[in-house]
Amino acid sequence: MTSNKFSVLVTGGAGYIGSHAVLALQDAGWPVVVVDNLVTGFRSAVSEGVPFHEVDVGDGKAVRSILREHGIGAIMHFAGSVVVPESVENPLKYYDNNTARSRVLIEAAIKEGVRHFVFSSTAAVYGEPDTARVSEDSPTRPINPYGMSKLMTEAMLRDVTNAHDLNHCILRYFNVAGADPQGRTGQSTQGATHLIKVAVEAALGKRSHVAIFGGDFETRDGTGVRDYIHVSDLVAAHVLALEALVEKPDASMTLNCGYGRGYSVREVLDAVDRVSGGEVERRQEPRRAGDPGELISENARLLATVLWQPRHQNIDEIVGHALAWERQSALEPAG
Ligand SMILES: NC(=O)c1ccc[n+]([C@@H]2O[C@H](COP(=O)([O-])OP(=O)(O)OC[C@H]3O[C@@H](n4cnc5c(N)ncnc54)[C@H](O)[C@@H]3O)[C@@H](O)[C@H]2O)c1
Ligand SMILES: O=c1ccn([C@@H]2O[C@H](COP(=O)(O)OP(=O)(O)O[C@H]3O[C@H](CO)[C@H](O)[C@H](O)[C@H]3O)[C@@H](O)[C@H]2O)c(=O)[nH]1
Repeated sequence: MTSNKFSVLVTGGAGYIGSHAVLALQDAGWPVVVVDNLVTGFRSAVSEGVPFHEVDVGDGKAVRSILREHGIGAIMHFAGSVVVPESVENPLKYYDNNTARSRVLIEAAIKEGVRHFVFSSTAAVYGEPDTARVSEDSPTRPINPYGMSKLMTEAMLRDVTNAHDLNHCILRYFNVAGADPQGRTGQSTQGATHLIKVAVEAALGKRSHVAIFGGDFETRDGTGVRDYIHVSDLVAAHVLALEALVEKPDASMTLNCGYGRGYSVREVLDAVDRVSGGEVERRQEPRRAGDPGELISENARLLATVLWQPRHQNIDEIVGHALAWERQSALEPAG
């Protein structure tokens, strides 16, 4: 455990995963500063006591002055654009926000002597893998600009780390879901497309039905299988990764974040029905372009490298926390 805790800059800290990371860092005793331009995030997702700067990570001058002002020792970089189909329609937006602006942020970090960098990457860097289970050594062949924009930032970080006094941890998330078990934050994304978010909205009558995209995959029930990771377990991995970077300043790492076990679309919808006590209407639709049948994380490296201990693997618990947040935010609209 690290004793001298410096301030950590969380970019995208007003977003879904970033707001959970802020809480996890605070719970572990790290002082936190947030930078977010609020393009998809919510000011209300960051508690009043946390220094907040409404700044774009692509504004190098502003970011450098924040790094200096707060004596930032590490950056967790969540800020980015996250919608895969949008990246296909507007690739330059993704190469700008996820790649070019990350370059500006990394340069600011180097210039201000930040020593550690944790980066939000994605299983989308693997594209359509040859095997259902993917390890960090599986080939990276993104099939959309979103995945490529993240892979390019990964490459940049590795090169920069070789040339400068900075180490990094690249975390490749599988399917992130759920919400803070204490109800302090959750996913407030507007027009969400992620299965569990869509399904809990339907369970509360905010949508008429859930489309099942594809019923003819080579999976146990023909629907897509994914490795859903509870957002609290994911952000716990970030705190452990930060501590590992501090303890071994010469080491950098790339780690898959998932449980190594998959659920089909139908199994997820069964869980939503069980937990909500209702029956969400399901409509079978054709496959979505670019969806692999099965995508499951090989997570041995995460378990061994940072001694991660998953706590919320139960699909009913993941769905239950997502549903609780959805109910709560129906009462208090996000601002
Ligand atoms: N949600 C997932 O399943 C998933 C999976 C893999 C990877 N990721 C990655 O995790 C990170 C967080 O995703 P999320 O689901 O919390 O999305 P989100 O949209 O809720 O959060 C992104 C946050 O970044 C902010 N932001 C965007 N561009 C910015 C910029 N240029 N400058 C400053 N702030 C900016 C937004 O306002 C928002 O608060 C992203 O980098 C995403 O690619 C998410
Ligand atoms: O309304 C829906 C939404 C999704 N699905 C299905 O549910 C599964 C999960 O789909 P999501 O849209 O929730 O997530 P993806 O697996 O497509 O992608 C997510 O996880 C990826 C990594 O696994 C990347 O991180 C990506 O950024 C992130 O959006 C897929 O089989 C999809 O076809 C449906 O049937 N109906």
